[in-house]
Amino acid sequence: MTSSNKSAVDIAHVYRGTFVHSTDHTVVEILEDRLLGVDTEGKIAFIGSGQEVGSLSQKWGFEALAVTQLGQYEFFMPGMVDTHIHASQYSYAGTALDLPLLQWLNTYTFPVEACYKDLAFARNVYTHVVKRTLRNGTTTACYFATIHTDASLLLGQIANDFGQRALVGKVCMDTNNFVPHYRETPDESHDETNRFISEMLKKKYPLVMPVVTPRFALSCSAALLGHLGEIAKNNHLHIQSHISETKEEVKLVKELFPDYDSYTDVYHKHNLLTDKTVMAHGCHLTDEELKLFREKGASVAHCPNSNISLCSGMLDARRVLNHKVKLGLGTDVAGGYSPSMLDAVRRTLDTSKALTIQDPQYQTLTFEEVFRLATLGGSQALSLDEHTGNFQVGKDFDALRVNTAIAGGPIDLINHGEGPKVLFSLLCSPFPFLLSGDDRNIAEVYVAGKRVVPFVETT
Ligand SMILES: Nc1nc2[nH]cnc2c(=O)[nH]1
Ligand SMILES: [Zn+2]
Repeated sequence: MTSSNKSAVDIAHVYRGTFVHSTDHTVVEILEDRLLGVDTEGKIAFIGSGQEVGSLSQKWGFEALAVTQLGQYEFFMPGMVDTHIHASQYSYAGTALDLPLLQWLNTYTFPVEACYKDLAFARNVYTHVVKRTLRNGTTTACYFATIHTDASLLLGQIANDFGQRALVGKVCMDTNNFVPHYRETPDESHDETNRFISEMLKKKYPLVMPVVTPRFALSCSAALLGHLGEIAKNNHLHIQSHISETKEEVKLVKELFPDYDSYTDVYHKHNLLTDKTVMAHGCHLTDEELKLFREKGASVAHCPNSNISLCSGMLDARRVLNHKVKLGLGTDVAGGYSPSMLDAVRRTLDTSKALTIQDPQYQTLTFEEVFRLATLGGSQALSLDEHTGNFQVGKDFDALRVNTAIAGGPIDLINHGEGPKVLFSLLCSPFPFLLSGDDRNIAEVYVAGKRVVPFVETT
């Protein structure tokens, strides 16, 4: 930024205004009139008071005049983390939610996923899903692709090209009696997973990583689960799958794997339950299973839109938190009809309130807790919290510049005059955005310090 830099690191950008984030100790911290500096590597170099702009500019070697000043109704919040989304199902999001899970998979999902053999089709859908999620504030996404290695690699390339932080999984499944052309043999699945991982790692993408992805126990033989556990262990990789989404699924897993203590034990005995594992749903997990999650450091992706849309169940998020199991939020497109994490926030609150209606003693999740789940909680669930999740010095600057009062947007900021002052101060907080806002309020999105929204149009 200037040649008179006095610190060891070079500062690329400095922002002044309100920053809202969660920490390990505070569910939501609203930091007013702060100055945040981002270095040339995209990391947060410092956070100080806006009043100290003079001394900070000398210490860090930036021009005070080059500071980007946020407007009165603007704030930065951490980018949101979608811990579970099927990129391949984006093509039919918002349709076909009239069947329970297993019939839904056989009738709609597997036939659609089979289309990703066609790379042109894959490129089109994957470009749309990466752009749509980024525009809606998802700076980190944990994606399921399909069984097709080349199309899954393409998803990684597209996420990298648009600057999204992503875990990308080539789906593994060797059992499928309904759509037999959409499955692999255990050897194919093993070999193609190895090819997927080595090709992806060869690319050296800074923000995109492979994740070992057994679809779920009903789609995988014990032999395949064993292969995948081995691959994840040998390469220290992330793992994602589904667990205990519906009661019918739990019952079938019990029948298929009678020698295991539980559904969780099936994954555990195949080395698939680690501190880099994220399991979607978990609506019907027992306390014993949650204890095993906690012991292994595995996490749950709460996907409330999908759970309600497919009538799968209602996750008791409070119980998961009480077990000290890491918890993030997921859209689970297309079981969930919305690709927006703002929707996941709202459906999480709705589910918690529905549980409260059933039991008035229930400890409803607060706004603040759900904000944390969508940001820091998600980064912890994906074991990426060293890099992202909040505005801690040393982490990457993954952020949304939110303008609550954007012209033509969905929120009207109305002063109540003599009405309760607290209401107006709440209107200027992140909460109207979380509940009533949409992508029009997200003026800019940053991942690792780079502005990725608005998109740079290339013609
Ligand atoms: N919601 C959902 N659950 C699954 N369980 C196994 N596969 C899937 C899937 O694609 N979506
Ligand atoms: Zn899913």
